[in-house]
Parts: sequence; structure tokens; C-alpha cells
Amino acid sequence: MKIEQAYTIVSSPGRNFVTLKIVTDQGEYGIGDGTLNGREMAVVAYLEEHVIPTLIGRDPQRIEDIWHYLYRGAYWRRGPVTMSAIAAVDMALWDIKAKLAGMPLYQLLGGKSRDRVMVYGHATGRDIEACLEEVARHVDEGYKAVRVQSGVPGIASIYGVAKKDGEPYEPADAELPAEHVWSTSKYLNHVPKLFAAVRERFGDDLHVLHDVHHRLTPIEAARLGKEVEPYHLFWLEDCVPAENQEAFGLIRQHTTTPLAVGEVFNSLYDAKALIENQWIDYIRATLTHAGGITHVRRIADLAGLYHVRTGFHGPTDLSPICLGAAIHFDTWVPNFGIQEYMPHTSATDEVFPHDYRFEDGHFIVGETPGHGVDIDEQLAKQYPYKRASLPVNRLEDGTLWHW
Ligand SMILES: O=C(O)C(=O)C[C@H](O)[C@H](O)CO
Ligand SMILES: [Mg+2]
Repeated sequence: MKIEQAYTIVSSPGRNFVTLKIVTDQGEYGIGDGTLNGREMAVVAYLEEHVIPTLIGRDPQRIEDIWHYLYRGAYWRRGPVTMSAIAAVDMALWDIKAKLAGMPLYQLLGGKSRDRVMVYGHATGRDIEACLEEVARHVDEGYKAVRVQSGVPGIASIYGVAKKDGEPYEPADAELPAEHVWSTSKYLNHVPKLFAAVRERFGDDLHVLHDVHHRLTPIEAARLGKEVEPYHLFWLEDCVPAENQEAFGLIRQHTTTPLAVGEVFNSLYDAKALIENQWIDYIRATLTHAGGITHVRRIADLAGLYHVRTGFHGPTDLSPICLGAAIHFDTWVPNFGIQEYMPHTSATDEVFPHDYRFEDGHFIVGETPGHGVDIDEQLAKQYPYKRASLPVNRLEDGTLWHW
């Protein structure tokens, strides 16, 4: 069997997605997600210029060999563009292999470790009251775990909070980056009050999570972790930028609040010290940005040795292909923790028909051979690419900060 054709599909049904389709000489095909929010066309160029020409004529069943060919063979290793491109190929090849076997992907990985996959949804509001209403809506919809982000008095625009209450949140909201102004002190004074209000209204059973989105220093993160300890967070996410993995050692010494990190990671080596030193509790690197199923499986296996569980990234900027494949992975992986879920728009769901379903705060994996997600190429053409950028943050004195 040979790869006869491979091509990219860029479509924007509400937001941009990069899809790779690989077709074999026997008429089977697979699709993979290569979406890198705000940098989509860099992955498309990488795939079209450097990857697709080398795939034609290869045996699509040699997933491992093709992975190493693309990783080692490029000489230039790692990085989000390279690893998203490799991931798109890898996901499409696993899709083909599972279809050839006539099995849903989770069966090829080793079968079910659980019947359903717990997810967390996103509650956001301009202030604490509005945010609590959104938490209540999620609880009514059956969620067992909710990420809570509210506006902060004195900060005009902040990650995770929609411009108007009730509107969906989309961070890549302008053609060129919008500029936000950030105040660490205002944020740190506010967050413990938010979680006190959440526990007061919803009691102790609901799992609650929070995303700091990389904006603190290690000692500030340590303070936040300590101050929210009474509210028993499921996790505190991305509390500092993680290029310096040792920073987590300092935070860990100060707090028992569980720590999650890794949505921007693209390699095992981004997380190696974090895992081996048990500085974190959840690893968030997901299939699209970290080299696909083949590589993320290695990360999960290493994590499992150190009591670190998975908590895959799952915002709307990952396509339903990534989400669908992730649900198969989550159903199999022994050290599963939780799966992030931000529902896609109905336009996105129509372009990407899928067989996974949400029920009572969990995802249920589908039984269709492959990863269970397809693309309607004709419909996709109705939504052309639109450049969209993530914002940048500046401190009140104008210094560029982490967004
Ligand atoms: O979902 C999350 O936890 C995020 O932090 C989402 C990111 O801001 C988003 O993927 C950026 O493109
Ligand atoms: Mg995050």
C-alpha cells in the first residue's frame, strides 16, 4: 500500500483550522489536525513545501518510521510548527491504520481503560456574579468539573473572559494582535475571592480549575497556590511560563494546590524535568501540538511512572479532529486525568462530522473505525481562511508581558 496523495484544507467555519488529508492508492484516507492558532499558514507551508512531497509513495502503515523520518530526518528538530505538521501526518496515518483494521482507534491503542472521559467546561463572566451564573449553567448541563475565569476590577481585557457576558470567548479576535494591559497585583488580590464565592455557592463536590495563562513569576504563583488551598482546586494551570522547568520546583515547595502545565509544549523534552522531579500533577500537551499520537503516547508513558496524569488541551482552536482523536487516547491511556472541552460552533461541527458525544459531563467515544471524525470538503470551501491573531499583554508601564 502506498500514499498516493496528500493535501491541506484550510477552512474558517467560525475560526481557522488546518487539516491534512492523506489518500492511499487503495482508496482509503485519513485526516489529521495541524492547527496552530494565529500561525496556521506557517504549518500549511511546512506541510506543502517540506512534508507532503516526501510522503508520496511511502507505505502509510509504517507510522513509526514516518514519524522518525519527519522528526530526525528534518535535522531541525522540535518547535510548534514542525511538531504540528508531524502531528497532522501522524493523526491521519493512525486514522488510516484503524480504518484498515476495522477498529475504532482506542482499540488499536490497547482498548478501553474507562467507559467515559470526564471533561471540564469553561465558565467566564465579567465579574464574580456573572461568573457564578455561568458555573451554575454548566452544573445544570451536567458538568462535574468547571474552569472558572472572571474579569478583574481595574483590568479592562483579560484572557479567558468574553467581551460581553453570555458571548462565546475567542482569544484570536483581531487581524493583528490586540494589546491588553496587565496588573499582577490586581489579579492576585481578586482570584482567592472568586474561589471563595464559588465554594460558598456550589459546595465542595464540584471540581474547579483555573488558568493563570503564564502571567506570574514563580514566587507570585507560590502565593496564589497557597491562598487558594482552602478551595481545593482540581488544578492551577500554567501559573508561570515553563521554559524554565526548575521554576516549578520553587512553586511546589510552597503549595499543595495541584499544578497543570504544557499546552504550549511540543516535545517530551519540554516536560522531562517537570515530570521526573514530580513538580507537576497534570501534563496538558495534546496531540496536535506535540507530534501526534505517536509522540504524546511517549509523554503519557513517562508521566505515568511519576504519578502525573493527562489533562489534554482542548480549546476551540484545536479542530474536532484533534478532539476526536484525543477522546480515543483518553479512553485508552491508563493515567488519564481530565479532558478540556470548549464546544465548537455549529458551523465547525457541520464541517467536521464526528461520532463522539457529550453526556452528563463526560465524552463517550464512538465506535466508527478510525478516529471517528471526517471533513466535508465542499462545505469547508464556503469558509475561507481569515487572518486572526492572539492578543499581547503589557504591564501598566508599557513593558511587554506574557499574555
Ligand atoms: O484552553 C486553554 O487552557 C488555553 O489556555 C487556550 C489558549 O489560550 C489557546 O489555545 C491559544 O490559542
Ligand atoms: Mg490554558
